[in-house]
Amino acid sequence: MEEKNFTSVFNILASAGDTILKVYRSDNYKTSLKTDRTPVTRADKASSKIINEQLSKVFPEIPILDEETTIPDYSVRKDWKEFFLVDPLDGTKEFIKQNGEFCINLALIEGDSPRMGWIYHPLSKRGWYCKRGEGIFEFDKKGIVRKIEKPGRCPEKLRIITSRSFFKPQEKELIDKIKKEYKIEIIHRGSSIKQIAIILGEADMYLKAGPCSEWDTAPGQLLVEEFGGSVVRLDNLERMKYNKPVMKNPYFVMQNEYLTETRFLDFLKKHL
Ligand SMILES: Nc1ncnc2c1ncn2[C@@H]1O[C@H](COP(=O)(O)O)[C@@H](OP(=O)(O)O)[C@H]1O
Ligand SMILES: [Mg+2]
Repeated sequence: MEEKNFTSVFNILASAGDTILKVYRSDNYKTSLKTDRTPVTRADKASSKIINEQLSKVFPEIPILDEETTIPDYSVRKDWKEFFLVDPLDGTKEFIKQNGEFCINLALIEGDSPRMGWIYHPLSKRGWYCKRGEGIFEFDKKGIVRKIEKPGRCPEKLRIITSRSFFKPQEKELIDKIKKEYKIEIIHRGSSIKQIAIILGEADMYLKAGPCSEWDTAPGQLLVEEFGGSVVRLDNLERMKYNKPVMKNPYFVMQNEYLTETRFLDFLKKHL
């Protein structure tokens, strides 16, 4: 992909973000429940339409897989070398609650890993972009604003970030074990704002022991890994992978570089 094409992605996300905001400020969300009992609104659908139409115009050769459109069967997508993975509105529950904690997630998946990723926060009109190995950049609709620096370590406590709307028994169980060895703080946030909090140095670890899908974590995993962190499944502590036969994520933890490097992973191994 050429440099000019990256700029169009920033534009596409900003345009989808503005459309989401128009719905956010209206009094008509047209909310319904999907088969997995999670909500969807006309903002999810409008954002999906813009992203699909515009991405396919700029990158006609790259397949797009989107939370709100039909997921192609594994027999088709297993042969894709790369594809765009889209969550056109991540944090729909937070959108409905009007607390601003919603994002657009976009990743370019190559094989079983995200190679490029974009997370856009419509309300602040800020986004974060990464191409693996090249650092993390903040962007707006015109493109890259600045490269961001890896945050320092928080010396006095372990800040655990989890969902605002879903707090699962297994998460509480693990947090109770961590509490015995570490001084902790718990932060609740919706959507990929959790992964952004890690790369901005506002949280050290994101714990999810509940259902979510590949599009909820793909760009966030890339960003966390880019700053030396790790994203591992809770069942075997192996790295979380993408384009699986079923696109659900296993229960997982994402942690920053400092936790990855220390005895924390050994601690998890012992207690899981
Ligand atoms: N029962 C369920 N099945 C599948 N995904 C679920 C789910 N409950 C929550 N999620 C996922 O969790 C995401 C929100 O997580 P969080 O609360 O941590 O931000 C939702 O993203 P969407 O808002 O894109 O649907 C949704 O995909
Ligand atoms: Mg969504």
